[in-house]
Amino acid sequence: MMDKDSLILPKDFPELKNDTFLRAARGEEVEHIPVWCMRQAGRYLPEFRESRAGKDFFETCRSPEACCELTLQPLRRFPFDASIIFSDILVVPQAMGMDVEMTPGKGPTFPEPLKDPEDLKRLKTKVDVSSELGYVFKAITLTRHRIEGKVPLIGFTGAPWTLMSYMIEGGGSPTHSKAKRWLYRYPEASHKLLSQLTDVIVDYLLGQVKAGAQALQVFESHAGCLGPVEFKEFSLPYLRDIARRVKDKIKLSGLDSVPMMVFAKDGHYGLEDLADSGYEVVSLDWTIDPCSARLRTGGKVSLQGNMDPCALYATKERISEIVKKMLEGFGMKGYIANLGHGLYPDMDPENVGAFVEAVHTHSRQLLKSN
Ligand SMILES: O=C(O)CCc1c2[nH]c(c1CC(=O)O)Cc1[nH]c(c(CC(=O)O)c1CCC(=O)O)Cc1[nH]c(c(CC(=O)O)c1CCC(=O)O)Cc1[nH]c(c(CCC(=O)O)c1CC(=O)O)C2
Repeated sequence: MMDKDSLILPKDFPELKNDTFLRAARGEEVEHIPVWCMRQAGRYLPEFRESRAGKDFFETCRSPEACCELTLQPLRRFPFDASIIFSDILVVPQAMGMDVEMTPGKGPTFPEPLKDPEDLKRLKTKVDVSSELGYVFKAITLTRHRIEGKVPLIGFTGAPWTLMSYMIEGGGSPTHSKAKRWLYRYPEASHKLLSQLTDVIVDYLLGQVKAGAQALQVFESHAGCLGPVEFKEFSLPYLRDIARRVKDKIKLSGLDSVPMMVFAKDGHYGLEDLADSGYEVVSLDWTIDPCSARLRTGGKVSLQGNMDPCALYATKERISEIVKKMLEGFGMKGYIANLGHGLYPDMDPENVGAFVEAVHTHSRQLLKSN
């Protein structure tokens, strides 16, 4: 048994017992297709709802013990092949000096969103991620110890455009028109904000790897409200920059490299570019067909996804059929099974179990018959 102090140091981590997810991310041979779910540590689990009850969301995010417990919960139920640290993409705008509240039933709210370029003055120019986001690093280190090498631990961040749109909209939005107004009206200020976000994100991801994260996912969740031209100007260059700079810094720090994954939700107009953007894995939402995603990415990257989360409302038999088709479409090389977006709070944990089991069972059979 480790003493309490050694649990907070990012060293002497338990040996990894299941590296299937990491091998698939690198396009190597596997015995079964690895599977995890976005938002697997979430409200669909009764134990999550119980742990979170009566507590402020961001206070929970700032407690390494709470984040560790929430991250481990789904692993106690399901044989997932990876875990993702419990946190949120909006901790980055907080670190830059913005207030963000989580309003139950409404979601994230910024009481004072950015209105025009003058407001950029309100943001910190230099962000010391170890003091502002050290709580995430502590949560990662603690979880990496407590997970006991069962599966790898994924760290994550929001991408610059997605975070910019939250900071300007002040919350969720069906059109993102306030944020898009900046792109068309204030392109220079938009680039300034995107660059500032990129700098913080690079340090943040490096800090996560130093703390023990074994893979990283960058969420460009609002790619779908951009068109191909705006995507090429305001999203892609920053996604590329993040991959390149994080990798350079990992090398310079003498750390082991980790696979990086990019998820540009509804951004399939940019799939060819994403496959060429420096990430090992491209994550896909459910609106793209697995075979065409393979063709369009030309074997350059591993693919991850993309079952419609709502397929989990189907019967277990139907889930199994859908999974089998999805596996056949993606093939058995360089593939990580996941949903096309996060789990919803009203989903039945039993069907999540059925999804995981279907991936494991069908992929073992398909690999045997290959
Ligand atoms: O509804 C949304 O997803 C958008 C707003 C929202 C966010 N955090 C949030 C909420 C309220 C809510 O979930 O009800 C608030 C939030 N974040 C999270 C939870 C847990 C849950 O969904 O039940 C919750 C629900 C609130 C609660 O527990 O009280 C945790 C979270 N957010 C996120 C992650 C990473 C992941 O998805 O695996 C994770 C942790 C991993 C895990 O739980 O297993 C990432 C996140 N947060 C957020 C976004 C932007 C999504 C968008 O705008 O399309 C994204 C990226 C994405 O899902 O595409 C913002």
